[in-house]
Amino acid sequence: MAKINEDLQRERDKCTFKIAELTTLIDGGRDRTDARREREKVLLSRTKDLHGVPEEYLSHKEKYESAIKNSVILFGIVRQMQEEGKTSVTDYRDVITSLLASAQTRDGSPMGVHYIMFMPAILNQGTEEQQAQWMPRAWNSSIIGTYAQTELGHGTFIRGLETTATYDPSTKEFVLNTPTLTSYKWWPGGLGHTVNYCIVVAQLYSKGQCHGIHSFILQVRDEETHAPLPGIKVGDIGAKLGLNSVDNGFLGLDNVRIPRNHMLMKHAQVLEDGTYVKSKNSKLNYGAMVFVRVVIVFDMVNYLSKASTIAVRYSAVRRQCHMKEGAPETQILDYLTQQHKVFISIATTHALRVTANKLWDTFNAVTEELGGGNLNRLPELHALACCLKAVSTADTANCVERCRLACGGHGYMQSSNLPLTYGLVTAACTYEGENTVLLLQTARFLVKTWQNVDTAKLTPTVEYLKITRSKGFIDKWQNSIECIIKGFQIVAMGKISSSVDHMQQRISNGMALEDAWNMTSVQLVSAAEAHCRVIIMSTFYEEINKAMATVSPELRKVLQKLVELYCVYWALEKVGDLLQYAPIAQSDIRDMKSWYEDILVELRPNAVALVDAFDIRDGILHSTLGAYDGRVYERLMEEALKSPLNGEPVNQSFHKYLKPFMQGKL
Ligand SMILES: CCC/C=C/C(=O)SCCNC(=O)CCNC(=O)[C@H](O)C(C)(C)COP(=O)([O-])OP(=O)([O-])OC[C@H]1O[C@@H](n2cnc3c(N)ncnc32)[C@H](O)[C@@H]1OP(=O)([O-])[O-]
Ligand SMILES: Cc1cc2nc3c(=O)[nH]c(=O)nc-3n(C[C@H](O)[C@H](O)[C@H](O)COP(=O)(O)OP(=O)(O)OC[C@H]3O[C@@H](n4cnc5c(N)ncnc54)[C@H](O)[C@@H]3O)c2cc1C
Repeated sequence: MAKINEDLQRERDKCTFKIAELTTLIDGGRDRTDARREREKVLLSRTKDLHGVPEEYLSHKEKYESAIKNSVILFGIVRQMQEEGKTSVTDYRDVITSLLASAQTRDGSPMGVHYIMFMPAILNQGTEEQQAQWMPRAWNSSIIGTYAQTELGHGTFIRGLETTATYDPSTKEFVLNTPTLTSYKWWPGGLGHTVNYCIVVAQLYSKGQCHGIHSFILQVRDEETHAPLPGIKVGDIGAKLGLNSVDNGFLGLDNVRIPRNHMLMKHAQVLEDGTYVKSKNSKLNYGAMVFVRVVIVFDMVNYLSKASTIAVRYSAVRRQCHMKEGAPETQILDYLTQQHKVFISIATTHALRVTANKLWDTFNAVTEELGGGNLNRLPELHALACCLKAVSTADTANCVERCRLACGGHGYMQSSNLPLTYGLVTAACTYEGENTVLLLQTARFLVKTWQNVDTAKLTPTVEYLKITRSKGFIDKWQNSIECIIKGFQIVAMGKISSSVDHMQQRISNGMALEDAWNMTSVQLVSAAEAHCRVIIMSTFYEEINKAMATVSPELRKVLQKLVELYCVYWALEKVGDLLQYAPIAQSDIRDMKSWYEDILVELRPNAVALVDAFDIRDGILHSTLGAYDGRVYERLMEEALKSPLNGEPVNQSFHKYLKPFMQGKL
């Protein structure tokens, strides 16, 4: 192994806790750490020789072809796990999120949506017979699918989709059509060239009546030749800000016929004679989207742990300027502003990880209840998944960009892996429900909850709204974590109640409900975000407190500091809200700033150890700036030399353009 950079080694030597203990806590147990490492070992050993030219120099087409080559190896591992019977639902989630975040699919995998949506949608919306028919083939990848919902004209407003599926009882088939340009499916991952099947979301017509959107399994390409089937127009939508290894696609359908049992019929059915049998709740058809929103939060944890590893290790190696004249140049990690930029990413990774785990448990519990016909907790799950997806993706995108800026010019290099990471996380702010729209969904739930707060039995995530209203909820502000969490609860309650008041006032003044909602929507989004911050902050605090009982005193101290950092950081970010709604004084804020500065300094000696504990191998991190050995400059030079521009001493454009131009001949 190459020599470790001396500064990095010094950082590791002064660490005050056992890194392995934190890694085990993060993974959820020693056996899970071992299983993850084993998976990564297999993965990296099989894909070692694939990268001839760095991916950034490839064209969109070459990137796609290379990504297919890698994905086949990658998902071969999933197939093998399945054959060996090692695929519990949690394993599945772990494998998918970590594989998709791996270096081998740095800019996304064309097969990602097969695992993340195609199969979950069949599981969620297919009958047992349909699952038995499709899942074995999907699991072993003998068919590959995607989820085709969004159209050129509509993404958010799915009730407005234009694709039609009209039942023909004479042949017992559905006839699929995209009657307009705006009804063409647009965006589905892998649809362009990879998949041979997809789930199409379309307006169902039977006996002359429209029954709203439903999901259908459609074969788009021949299983042998991969040629598009008759009536199907399919292709790639072109280059994007990121995810350029993925063939997001378009799809036009001209009288394409599929058998009746290709409609996913777990919740609603069309009988042979065309009779429509309604679902208990039409929103059950949206179940796959809820699942993916939950998985996205885990995805964000993966990306953010990578970005913070890169930024912290680089900040320990990089020296710039002198803090004191005559002293050696300062490690940039010693600048408090640098700590302010990067430590929040470490704390956010942990906060989102524990919240994602909790959300996952809620998702599984509610899914089980739904299976038994109990739909009571569906609205709460939906509201929770929506706001956590929105806030986790937005915060992660901000943090990744902060990490990139913290790495100065080198952070702008593709080889740092920060630009690609940003491209991936910012996409998540849009896909699977655009963030503003999702926050408005949560707001809808909060408004209803608030309107019944005195009479209804509140579900666990909103119970605080009742308690917060009691007199003396915060008698006197104290700079403690408990008080900050209470402060955020008051802020959320204040914003929800104020939004409802504004809306009601507008309605009393004669405005229509819809207009009043729109006029109040900026406040509503802010209220939903505040509610989400309560959820993340209190979950982080409670779960870490539980974990404290199981860890060493040394680790306990560090975990305590991470929770403090997260809560105090957000208290200062949202200080205006606290001033408006909580009994906080200017002197409290002044003291809080000092508290924040002290936390940064206290975390400083353990910064490198904290990111080491994320345990991300170099082969997966794929960053010149973040590698374990800290050979930043050597790696930057090695990567620079791989630039195709360095392949010849004089580029042909010199003779063709530059020389004639310089000599005044052009
Ligand atoms: C790797 C990347 C892969 C990416 C893939 C993709 O992007 S795939 C593409 C991803 N695309 C998207 O994500 C598209 C985003 N758009 C959407 O999800 C929906 O169109 C919408 C939710 C914005 C509005 O839908 P709408 O106009 O039909 O609804 P409405 O506002 O009239 O509310 C009606 C009621 O339904 C409730 N309810 C709603 N959803 C759910 C749910 N999932 N569960 C449970 N309940 C839900 C709602 O709370 C309300 O309840 P209330 O108050 O009446 O008791
Ligand atoms: C990388 C990527 C991958 C994707 N993969 C898939 C896939 O595999 N399958 C698939 O089906 N789709 C996929 N999508 C599509 C994605 O789900 C949609 O882009 C997303 O749901 C947003 O819809 P839209 O693009 O129509 O945006 P719009 O809804 O047009 O949003 C544009 C703006 O309008 C605002 N807006 C819209 N409606 C409202 C409202 N009611 N109230 C207030 N503001 C509103 C939004 O906040 C936003 O600012 C993908 C998209 C991306 C970027």
